[in-house]
Amino acid sequence: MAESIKVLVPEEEVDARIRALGEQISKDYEGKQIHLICVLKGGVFFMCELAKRITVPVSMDFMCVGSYGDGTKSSGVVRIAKDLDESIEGKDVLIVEDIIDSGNTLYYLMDVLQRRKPASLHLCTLLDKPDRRVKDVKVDYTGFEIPDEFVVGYGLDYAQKYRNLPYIGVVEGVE
Ligand SMILES: O=P(O)(O)OC[C@H]1O[C@H](OP(=O)(O)OP(=O)(O)O)[C@H](O)[C@@H]1O
Ligand code: HPA
Ligand SMILES: [Mg+2]
Repeated sequence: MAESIKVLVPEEEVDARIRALGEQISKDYEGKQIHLICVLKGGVFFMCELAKRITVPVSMDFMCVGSYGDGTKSSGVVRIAKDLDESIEGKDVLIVEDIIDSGNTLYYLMDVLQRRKPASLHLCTLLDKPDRRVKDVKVDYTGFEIPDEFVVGYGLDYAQKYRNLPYIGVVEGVE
């Protein structure tokens, strides 16, 4: 079967949900500055859209981690390809991720970042796929809970393709 994409969450729904998350986060962090940490590469589209909807002051940093390579299964080994530029000590940190799937990436990352003594550390994910979880991760803000299917778009890739789709889709015709 040839590779094709089926729409799971249309563009308008993704955009509306991100606006709502931005409002909620702005309320929760009233009077504070949020230090957003984008988990590259997948988190970048969500981070940009979410940041535009947050009304309290924000600063941003970027970390690049990966464990999937070109496949649809986590290797289980999380590799830091680029670390943060700045210290997070004493900052109110909000991690911005595209998806929590097995939980391997965020379980590892939360542990690494917690050791750097932030004032607070919370997690915001666009997508949560709870059926595939092998590591327990506490998620503070979720865009959508999705079924156990390999999704692409809005930053998510299959073999580095499809990140630029403005909606969430399911890849069909792959192992
Ligand atoms: O919960 P998990 O099973 O760990 O999966 C989630 C992680 O996997 C993907 O990253 P990937 O390794 O594909 O890197 P990428 O963002 O550069 O595509 C995704 O962007 C998350 O960071
Ligand atoms: O469903 C997914 N799609 C793309 N990348 C991913 N990384 C973890 N799960 C996924
Ligand atoms: Mg990927």
